[in-house]
Amino acid sequence: MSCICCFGKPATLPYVIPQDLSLSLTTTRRNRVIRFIPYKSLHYVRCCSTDAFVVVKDNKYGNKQVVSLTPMLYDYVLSKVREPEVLRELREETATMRGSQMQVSPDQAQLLAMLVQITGARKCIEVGVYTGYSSLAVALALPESGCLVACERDEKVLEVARRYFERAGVLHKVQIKHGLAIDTLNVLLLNGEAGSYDFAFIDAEKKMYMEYFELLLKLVRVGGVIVIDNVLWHGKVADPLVNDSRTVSLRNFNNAIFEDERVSISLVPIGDGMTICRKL
Ligand SMILES: C[S@@+](CC[C@H](N)C(=O)[O-])C[C@H]1O[C@@H](n2cnc3c(N)ncnc32)[C@H](O)[C@@H]1O
Repeated sequence: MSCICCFGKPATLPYVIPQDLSLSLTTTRRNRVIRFIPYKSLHYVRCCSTDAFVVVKDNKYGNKQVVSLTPMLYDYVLSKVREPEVLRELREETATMRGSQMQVSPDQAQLLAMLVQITGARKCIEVGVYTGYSSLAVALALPESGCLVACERDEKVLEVARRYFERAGVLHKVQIKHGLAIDTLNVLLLNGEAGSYDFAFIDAEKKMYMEYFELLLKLVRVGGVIVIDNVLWHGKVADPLVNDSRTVSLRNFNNAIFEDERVSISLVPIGDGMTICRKL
């Protein structure tokens, strides 16, 4: 069975273990450091042979079961992803490149494609293309007449993306915009394209998320969807002891979106965390 490390972004979130159990559990798990965060209202049990911790009783929110993804369970999830051949080839080529951990995971790409299909999207925008894995997943899901505006500042990675758009037969659906994403989004607005997009995906500079979001909210129609990646930021957003600038930016962004009455929201713990927003 293949290892999760082969699939890019981290699959597991930090384990949360009650303080009174921490001593007996600190030495578990093969060569991996587990950070224990005291959280007294939660009670956990270990799931038979799977290593997944399951919340069995939660004084604050009521009884429920929430499974943490383990490598074994994530392998299982990936075994149920229908990844098109051309996406698999792109993922494998990108795996040898610098920054390959930035690529969305196959299960995330499948969710993006599903959202494009559910919303019947025809006009999409992606902010942060890299070698094109998520863009290609979106372009493949679009109808023949559909269009994806793909914003990326790095010309070198765009060469790979363009090659795969061509190989997949979707290059005619993709408008590649080389440059700073903010500039591209402002030009689209100046061109009178406000309210004309159905779907947007944000996956570029984390400190700029609020600016991207504000511009995309203007570009997307009512009922349109904006998806934002990395909202859990390797679990750091939940840890009050972590206060580096990117973590703080993402935490502030998450707080702002939570309060934002212009959108309905759902934070999905897939990959590094994705928030799905629907413009009201
Ligand atoms: C996380 S990666 C995108 C990964 C991509 N969604 C995928 O699944 O392969 C972020 C990308 O955003 C690009 N980027 C960062 N800041 C940018 C900006 N201000 N304007 C345009 N692109 C930017 C980076 O060059 C990088 O390729």
